[in-house]
Amino acid sequence: MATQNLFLLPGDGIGTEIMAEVQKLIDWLNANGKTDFATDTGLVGGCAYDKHGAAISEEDMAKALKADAVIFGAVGGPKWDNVPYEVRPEAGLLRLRKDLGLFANLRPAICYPALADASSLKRELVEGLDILIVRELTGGVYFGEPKEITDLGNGQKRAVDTQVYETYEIDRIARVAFDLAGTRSKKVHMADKKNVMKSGVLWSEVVASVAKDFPAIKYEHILADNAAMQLVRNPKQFDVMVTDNLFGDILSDAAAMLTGSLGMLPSASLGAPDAATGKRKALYEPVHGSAPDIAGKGIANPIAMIASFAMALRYSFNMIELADKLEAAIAGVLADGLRTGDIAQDGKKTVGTEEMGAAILAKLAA
Ligand SMILES: NC(=O)c1ccc[n+]([C@@H]2O[C@H](COP(=O)([O-])OP(=O)(O)OC[C@H]3O[C@@H](n4cnc5c(N)ncnc54)[C@H](O)[C@@H]3O)[C@@H](O)[C@H]2O)c1
Ligand SMILES: CC(C)[C@H](C(=O)O)[C@@H](O)C(=O)O
Ligand SMILES: [Mg+2]
Repeated sequence: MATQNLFLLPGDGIGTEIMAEVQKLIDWLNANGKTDFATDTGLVGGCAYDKHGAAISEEDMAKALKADAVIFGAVGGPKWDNVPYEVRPEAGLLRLRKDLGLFANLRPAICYPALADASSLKRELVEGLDILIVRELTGGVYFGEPKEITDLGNGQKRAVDTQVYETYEIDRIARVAFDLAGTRSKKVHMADKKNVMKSGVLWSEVVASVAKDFPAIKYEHILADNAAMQLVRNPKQFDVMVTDNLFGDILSDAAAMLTGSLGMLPSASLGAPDAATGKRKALYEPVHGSAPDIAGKGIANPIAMIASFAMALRYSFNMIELADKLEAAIAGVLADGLRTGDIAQDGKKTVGTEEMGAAILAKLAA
């Protein structure tokens, strides 16, 4: 078995607590001959700023670029609210996405059967829910220039963020969505605001043209505000939803609550396959943040992090059987009634991060 290099970036807040559970899984998989992962750990976010004055050091960026996959926890927190914008914790994550070329962000929102009653919606609306949000991750208003605040000198300031998309960026993310829809229930929605945004007009044109190359897939355009409403009204009408960087960020947090908690949603951020080797750069992270309100208490739900690691097994290492088993282990502990506080139903006993991680590992090992 060839050694695969994982670069772990736990980050801040609950990032370190949930990454510890992934580290235990990696140690067990290696010790039992299931994988041969070599791991290295770096700093990103506020902890990197405290040590290096930057949201990620050049040395750790180089390690991320070289790794077979990056496993990322979460960054940010009130401690760094007043650091300069360029070196705020989130800048480390954005730089990783941009410099690794991770344009395709897959955010599956799956409602595990045992959690249908933990959802923000009624059981019948979410039972069996399986939506895949495909978020464009390296373009749009996150990166467009100019991006600035100027002093107008009359006690007023002017802030500008710029939404920029070029045809190739929309085309390639749309193809990822249609390809994935081909392996699922063959339906793609694309959400934009073509009624007010020029970039939306281009998204509509390009995605409709890509759709013609996939005649077996049903394609529908939807305005992003309506998509948000439909997600909480009748989520099961969606299968794959492709959208831009900002709408994808917002719609995926909304989708998370359909599954029970933000602590349930994993993600994979993928680059284009290398022309020579076919390998993609990749980073795997939960959709949630550093959860400062519960950090340090040992009560964070590690499932989004562990399920992100399962996505790494699936997408970076083609270990499909192991990924399936790990996801089944998550479903299994939930079916057994184990709950962290965020997914607890009335009156049920809750467990902490370590206990949940250990139970998932025990199920995997059984
Ligand atoms: N990928 C990332 O690193 C990432 C993502 C989102 C937000 N952030 C950053 O995190 C910081 C806090 O942001 P926020 O509070 O808006 O969002 P958040 O996702 O950290 O937390 C939102 C709410 O969800 C809860 N929550 C989140 N993850 C949970 C888990 N695993 N288990 C149990 N409960 C969980 C939190 O306790 C909180 O009440 C900010 O600095 C933000 O920029 C980072
Ligand atoms: C932390 C922040 C930069 C990030 C984003 O906005 O993309 C987060 O909210 C996410 O969903 O990954
Ligand atoms: Mg977000």
